[in-house]
Amino acid sequence: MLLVLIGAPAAGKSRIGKKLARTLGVPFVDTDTEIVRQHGPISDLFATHGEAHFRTLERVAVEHALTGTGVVAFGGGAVLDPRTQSDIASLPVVLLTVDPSAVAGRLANGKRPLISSIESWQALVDSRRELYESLADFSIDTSHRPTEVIATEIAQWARARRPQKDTL
Ligand SMILES: Nc1ncnc2c1ncn2[C@@H]1O[C@H](COP(=O)(O)OP(=O)(O)OP(=O)(O)O)[C@@H](O)[C@H]1O
Ligand SMILES: O=C(O)C1=C[C@@H](O)[C@@H](O)[C@H](O)C1
Ligand SMILES: [Mg+2]
Repeated sequence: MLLVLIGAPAAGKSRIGKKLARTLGVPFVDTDTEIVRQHGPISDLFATHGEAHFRTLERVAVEHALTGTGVVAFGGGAVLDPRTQSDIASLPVVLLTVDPSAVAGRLANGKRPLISSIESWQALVDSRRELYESLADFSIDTSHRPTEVIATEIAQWARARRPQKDTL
């Protein structure tokens, strides 16, 4: 099985993805984590080599993750690459959303080079909303509910659709 989590920075892809994989009893891969493991902190990559270089590394991480099985959490901008859009077209794709009111407290760690304020987060999300929605088979809001409940609901959706596609 292969299921992909997409969505805005701080929507909860990494945290909920880990729980979802545990619930389904499958492996979990986070493309940001893989990039950091191989190349160092994302903020350093942006500062030293620029965003285009980061996107090249991200595309490699995405391609590799999609050769495996389980739950794959993408970085927030991974779906900007048309090759990635095409790669996930036939896979179950879950969009995590979050309200601006809930995201403020989640942006605290300062590790997101494209996000300097809630306004920059909002602008980035607005510019991507249509793309995120066009790629998703299922969408779930993470703003005000425990991650366990959200992971359980995604797992139920994934199990229910299993007969329709060969993955999951
Ligand atoms: N449902 C939730 N309720 C409360 N806090 C949450 C929830 N989901 C995620 N968080 C918190 O929000 C922060 C961001 O979550 P996470 O890192 O999983 O987001 P992300 O979508 O992976 O972001 P990025 O695109 O930057 O990797 C974390 O501190 C996480 O613990
Ligand atoms: O939304 C984005 O473009 C990003 C989100 C993060 O997950 C990281 O992949 C990086 O900070 C870029
Ligand atoms: Mg993440």
